[in-house]
Formats: sequence, C-alpha cells, structure tokens
Amino acid sequence: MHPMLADIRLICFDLDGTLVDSVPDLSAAVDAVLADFELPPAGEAKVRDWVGNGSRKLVERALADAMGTPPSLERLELGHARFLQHYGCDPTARTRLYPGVREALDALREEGRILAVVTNKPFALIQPILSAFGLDDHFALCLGGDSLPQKKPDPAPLWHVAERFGQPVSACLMVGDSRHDVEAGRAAGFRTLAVPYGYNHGEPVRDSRPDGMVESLAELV
Ligand SMILES: O=C(O)COP(=O)(O)O
Ligand SMILES: [Mg+2]
Repeated sequence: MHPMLADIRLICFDLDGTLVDSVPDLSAAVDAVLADFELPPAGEAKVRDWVGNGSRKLVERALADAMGTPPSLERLELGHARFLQHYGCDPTARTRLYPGVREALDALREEGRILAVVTNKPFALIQPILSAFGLDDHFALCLGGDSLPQKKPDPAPLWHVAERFGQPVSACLMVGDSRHDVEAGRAAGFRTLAVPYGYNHGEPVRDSRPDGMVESLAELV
C-alpha cells in the first residue's frame, strides 16, 4: 500500500488523463466539428493541451484556434452540440485505460475504500466510458462537469462526494493529472496525488505541488 493511503477511506479519481487516455477520441470529435464548419483539423497534440475545463471550453478553444478569433455564442453552442453528437457516437473507439488502472481500482475496491469519479467531462459520457472497460461497478458515485453548478478547480464537487459518504475531508484523497485536480483537492482539504502522464495544458503537474506523485496507479497498491 502507498503511504499516502494510510488514513484514506474515500478516493476521488479524475477521468481524462488519469484513468483513460481519451485524447484520440476527443480529438477525432473536435476535428469532426471543425470539418462541419469547414475549418482545418486541430490534431491530437493541440487537443491534448486544451482538455481539462470541460467539453464546452474544449470546443471554444478549438474554434478560436481555427478561426483566429473567439467564436460567437451561437457558433459555440452549435459546435458544442455537434461535439457531443460526434463524441457520443463511440467515445471509446481509440480510448485506452492507462497501465495499472484496472489493477489499482480492483485492489482498492477489495480493500473496502469508497471510490468516486470526479471529472469535468459531461456526466452523460461517464457511464458509457466506464462500462466499455467493465468499470461501472467500481465507483460509488460519479460526478461530471455539469453535475453541479461548480466544477474543478472549485472544491464543491469534492465536498459533495465527501458529504454523501459522511467522510471527513482528512480521510479523502483526490487523484488527478492536472492542476484543476490538485487545486480542487487542496481547496477542499483533501490530500492530493498526481500522475505525470496525462493532460495539463502542456505544463508539468508537479508545478501545482500535489502532496504526492505516482508514475502509475499501480503504485497505490
Ligand atoms: O473534460 C475535460 O475537460 C477533462 O476531464 P477530466 O476532469 O476528467 O480531466
Ligand atoms: Mg484529467
């Protein structure tokens, strides 16, 4: 067991960039939206740096980059609706679990820890992705970026999960790949653990000073 887990009863996991490498499917959907608007594709490298603030912001960044100017509200709404359609068709066609994820989740569940997903992704997309990897039963609660009025880096989703399971924040851990996860966790009073392999707007997540880092979730167990 990892030393940081000693007093931890509840663990909130980020999804994109922490449990799943979803950029191949996210960027295919972004490029499909851009094609709908007869704009050039963005490609995976750019999309990787745009992920993290939810799908609406992702589409906004892609449209602004392709057009050289921020999109109108109307274009953004239409683009986001199109994105949800394209992405929702098959959100795991090229998405993969990161190494160590399944082993870690199996073992942590076995140990009786409460596991939750707190992502900025729309709630409706969480279940299809978890089920594609046979992980639907592992999490006691999943929250998306649209589940509450606030999303990460706001601590509200983390407090919501802790309260739901009657856990003091001192018994809770946030595990993520980006500064939004570390900031939300710290603001909530959770302990924070980061993985270096995900998406953090092109910056090392270590710069956000998480309480700990692991190269792979396999190190948790
Ligand atoms: O949808 C996003 O922008 C990122 O989602 P995440 O919070 O699971 O990393
Ligand atoms: Mg993430």
